[in-house]
Amino acid sequence: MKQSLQSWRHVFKLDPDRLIGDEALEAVCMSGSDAIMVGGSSGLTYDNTVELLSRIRQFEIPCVLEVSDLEAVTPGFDLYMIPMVLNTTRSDWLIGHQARAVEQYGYMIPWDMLVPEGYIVLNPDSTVARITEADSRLDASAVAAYAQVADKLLRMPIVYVEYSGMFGDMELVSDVRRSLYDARLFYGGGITDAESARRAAAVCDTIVVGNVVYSDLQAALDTVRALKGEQQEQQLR
Ligand SMILES: CC(C)=CCC/C(C)=C/CC/C(C)=C/CC/C(C)=C/CC/C(C)=C/CC/C(C)=C/CC/C(C)=C/COP(=O)(O)OP(=O)(O)O
Ligand SMILES: O=P(O)(O)OC[C@@H](O)CO
Ligand SMILES: [Mg+2]
Repeated sequence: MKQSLQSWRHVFKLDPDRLIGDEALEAVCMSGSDAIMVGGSSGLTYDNTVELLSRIRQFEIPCVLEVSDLEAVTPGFDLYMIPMVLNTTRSDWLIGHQARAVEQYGYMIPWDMLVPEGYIVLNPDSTVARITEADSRLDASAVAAYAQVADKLLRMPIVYVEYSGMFGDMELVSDVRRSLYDARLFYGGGITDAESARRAAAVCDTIVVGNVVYSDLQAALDTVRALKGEQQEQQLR
């Protein structure tokens, strides 16, 4: 499964703390998206995570957990994505919570199933920026420097530019991508329709689509179609 994430272009992020009906969930899981990431910055519990996982498991789409709270760690996911916030001002969110989790789980950790994500949090008004006390007012060269530290020094497989709740600066994202060698660039934040999906997909490797699933399902599904259209065009060339 770890290899397969190298080909993901589109991911839906579903929040166990938010309601989604059966029909909507089926549409999301059958949309042609490459994976479902289960996660959120607050309100995750064992019960709501297990419930969402078991509903998603009716479908064949890969399903990974983005671990933001130890309470939500449940067996049965394909992978466990571990956020490490690079631009936090509190080392707890970079490495402290992770170290305590390792201490707690000890020998039970299936290391092959863990994937670190070097998060760069850039929307100062987002819940995640507030929780992690991220230094979000960075220019493109500072963001690219964080990204390179993750890629070249820490050897992280994923750099995640996170604008959760707003559409970010695509020029900056493009600069970040050019600065990377091996890491895959995930972009998330404010993708709300086909056009914003295309714009973000043009400058990163994987787009992550979250909130719009809950506010406008058809627009969320359009974000997949926008990318699949692009892939078909590439195959025809
Ligand atoms: C047997 C078995 C299955 C064992 C499991 C082993 C395992 C996985 C052990 C855990 C190992 C480990 C190292 C865990 C890390 C624990 C932890 C708590 C780390 C901290 C992670 C972190 C930095 C969290 C901060 C918040 C964050 C970056 C969240 C990511 C998700 C995110 C940004 C969501 C956006 O939130 P949303 O609610 O959508 O926000 P909006 O309001 O803006 O929409
Ligand atoms: O909810 P949105 O703004 O789509 O952001 C997606 C994801 O990056 C959140 O962690
Ligand atoms: Mg959200």
